[in-house]
Amino acid sequence: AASLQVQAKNFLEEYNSTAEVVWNAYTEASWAFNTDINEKNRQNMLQKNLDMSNHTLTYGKEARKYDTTDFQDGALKRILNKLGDIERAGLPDEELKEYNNLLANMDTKYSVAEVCRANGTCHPLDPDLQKIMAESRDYDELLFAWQGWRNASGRELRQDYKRYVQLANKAAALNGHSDNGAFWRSMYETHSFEEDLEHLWKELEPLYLNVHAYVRRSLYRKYGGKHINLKGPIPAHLLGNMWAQTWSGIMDLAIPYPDATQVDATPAMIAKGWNATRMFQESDNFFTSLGLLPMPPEFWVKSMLEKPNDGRNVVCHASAWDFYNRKDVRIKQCTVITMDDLITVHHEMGHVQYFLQYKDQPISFRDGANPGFHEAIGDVLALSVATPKHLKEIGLLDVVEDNPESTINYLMSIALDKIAFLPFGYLMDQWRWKVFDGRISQGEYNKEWWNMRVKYQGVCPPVARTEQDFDPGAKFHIPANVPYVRYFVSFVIQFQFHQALCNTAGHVGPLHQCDIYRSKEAGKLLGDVMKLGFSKPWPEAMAMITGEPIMSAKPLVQYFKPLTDWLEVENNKNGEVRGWPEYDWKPPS
Ligand SMILES: C[C@H](NC(=O)O)C(=O)O
Ligand SMILES: [Zn+2]
Repeated sequence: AASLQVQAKNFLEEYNSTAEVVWNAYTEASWAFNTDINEKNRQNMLQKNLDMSNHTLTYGKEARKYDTTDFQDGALKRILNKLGDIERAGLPDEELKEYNNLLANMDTKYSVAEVCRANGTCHPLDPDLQKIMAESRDYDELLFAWQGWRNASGRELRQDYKRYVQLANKAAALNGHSDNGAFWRSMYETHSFEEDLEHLWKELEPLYLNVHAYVRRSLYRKYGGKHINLKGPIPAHLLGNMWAQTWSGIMDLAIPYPDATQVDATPAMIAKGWNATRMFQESDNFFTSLGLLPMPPEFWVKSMLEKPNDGRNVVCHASAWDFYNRKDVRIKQCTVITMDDLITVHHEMGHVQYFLQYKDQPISFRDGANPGFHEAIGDVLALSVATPKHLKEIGLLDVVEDNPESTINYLMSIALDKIAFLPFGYLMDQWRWKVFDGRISQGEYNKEWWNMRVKYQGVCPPVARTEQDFDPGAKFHIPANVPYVRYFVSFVIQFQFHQALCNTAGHVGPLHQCDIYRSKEAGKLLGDVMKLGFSKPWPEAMAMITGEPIMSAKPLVQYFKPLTDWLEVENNKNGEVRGWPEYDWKPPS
């Protein structure tokens, strides 16, 4: 077995060095397409994708020949097992080309979609429609943007999506998975994964129901009994976001104590003339204050931190990019000058920090311990950045009061993002897993989508939906083939990480007041976990940070305790029904 191990080691060294070249070529081509959507860039990306699949197929077949049973070297076994799953490279040539074409077409359709008014003015999602959804308080203007976006994006993708499901399932089956959802879940290496998620959701649902009831009351006060049923689901276009996934856009309608401290840094960012680069420099400064790595020079030269104004079509959805050459890392973001986007900046910078921390791992290990880890890093730091104390320290807030009303205002602003998100983060892949395993058939995509939106989120469509619509397709990750349960996992574990890092940083007092800024101890703990990449099963990485090898909702529940206590009293005072017993109510349209 020793000589076989040596042979395998040599094989993996060759794999690693060739993969770096091939993956870098594909990533550059994909970057070119995403930052300038045109036929030449699309063709080049498709070609480089085929080259990458050929490489994956060649080495994957070779990897499958090794019987790793007697191998002592755990890393060797782990990499050879991972190489054995060749994903789409297992498809016959013609179907692989069709699959890649479908994905490129869906990305293009989503990214160029726009909504035009009768007067000919047309609005893209970023920044126009997102701004309307966050700022407009006009029921019909919100409906124009909400319905228009679904006509322009989701509807156009329904046929492509049906075929994509078939090919994704075929590729998964060729790798031994029952369907593509099973392949996606396999990334968590936890056979109890689905029930673990269900338990977490059941533990968190009461928090959500209290926030939902409270926000429904706020919207009732604004839009009246005609559009809001206090015992029904909330019309999906009134929650300050195109997908009703985070609700901080309507903080002004929901703020508990308008006379206490405001926590929105947006006015100060604008008043001080912050631009996108300044926002990213602020985030870079936070990471280096923890002793973590600064962005390399390439990052500032090659990133796309603003939407180009030269007429190019780009994929605006923010993303972080690893070019697999251990030095070139970038972010693509159509940044706008808002607090919400300052949080997104930290989210994306967290991905890049992870790339930098694990850059010397074998290429097969240059991944998060699980996908939720990768989504959590930046958000953990943002939990510190968003505190009134920190915002004051960086000059984005001039008054900080430490009194009960200000605490409730602050926790409400965080809850409108973090608690509101939970059912959406949960249902996105509950729907897709059922589409992939056939429990949801093609003829009921949209009906089942809204059944789940009502069941988990307590939101309903403001106008009638049919199977001509394809509302899931109006959310980036569906046409972009990006799994989503990673964000639900992230929103739970980021509070575990926050609590652990705050303890390490020596924080005393309520968790929501913790700011780990400048804590080298916290930075070292987080950095050590990121250096592992995917080299160890995620429970080991989790135990390194929190002492326990499991996901737990306890830190999240503890973080929001002052607010949930307040909401319980407030909602009881208003005689609120928790949930939406009149579940099939709809607003008049
Ligand atoms: C939460 C998720 N974040 C991301 O894509 O980076 C989203 O935006 O829907
Ligand atoms: Zn992310």
